[in-house]
Amino acid sequence: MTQSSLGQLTDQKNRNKNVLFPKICVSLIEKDPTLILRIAREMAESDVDMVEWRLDYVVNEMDIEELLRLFQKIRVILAEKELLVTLRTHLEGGSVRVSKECYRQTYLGLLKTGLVDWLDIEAKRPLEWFNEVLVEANKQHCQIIASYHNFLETPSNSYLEKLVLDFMKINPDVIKIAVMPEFEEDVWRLLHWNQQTLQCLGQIKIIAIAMGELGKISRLVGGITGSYLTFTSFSKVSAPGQLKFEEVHWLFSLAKIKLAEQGSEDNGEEKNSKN
Ligand SMILES: O=C1C[C@@](O)(C(=O)O)C[C@@H](O)[C@@H]1O
Repeated sequence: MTQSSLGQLTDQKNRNKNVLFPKICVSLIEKDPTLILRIAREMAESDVDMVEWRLDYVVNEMDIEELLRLFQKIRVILAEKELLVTLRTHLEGGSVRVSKECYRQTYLGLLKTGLVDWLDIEAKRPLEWFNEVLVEANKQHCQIIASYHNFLETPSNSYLEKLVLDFMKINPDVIKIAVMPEFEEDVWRLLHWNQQTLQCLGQIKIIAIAMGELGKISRLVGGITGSYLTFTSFSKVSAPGQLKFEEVHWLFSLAKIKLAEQGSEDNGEEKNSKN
């Protein structure tokens, strides 16, 4: 894999950005406001790190004022959680077609509340879709995830590299790549690509997701190759191949305990052998 152009653009000081256990995110993907608030309360009481509110499930069901009121309620309920807001359009696997104006106005309205922690930008869209949004996000200290989805295949590494170079122009905090593997090798290639690319990206983090049945493993072990976040299902899946939040959380917790036990056993042995 060639990392030459990425390497030229950025310094190479980020050797150790691998996280082992990524943050866990769940998505709010209901249409009905009462149900949204009920599930948000359940999420608030759980151990999830981040909640993604998928606006594409509600954007055609209510006007902007109603949406903002609902957002304020969700924010209060999820005060202790990181909140990601995503308007996923049909071009990237979302459930609605939206106009540039709707995309811009919805995001600007939410950002101006000053209460959005993270915003998902479909960065392959023309810049005029989110130019102003980025300025406002910056003003409000909202972090940006530049995202790309491909539900058909896993593009070549050189395609992904070009994409990353392109996305870096908007200076995101995280670059998210969600692709569909056709073969097992696609999954391992994506994870390896994540690890290699991360070292060239300075402060920018990566989320690499292989979707579908074949890709499930990437949602569990992605942290080892540096994927920052894993998306899990809470009430329903928001993408193919998502594993249940409780199961992923349980597995991570168990692995953390086992690794800690192993660590103290190893230290004990080391001390004993020195005596
Ligand atoms: O972009 C992503 C990742 C995702 O597509 C997944 O594969 O888990 C799920 C979406 O809700 C989210 O916006």
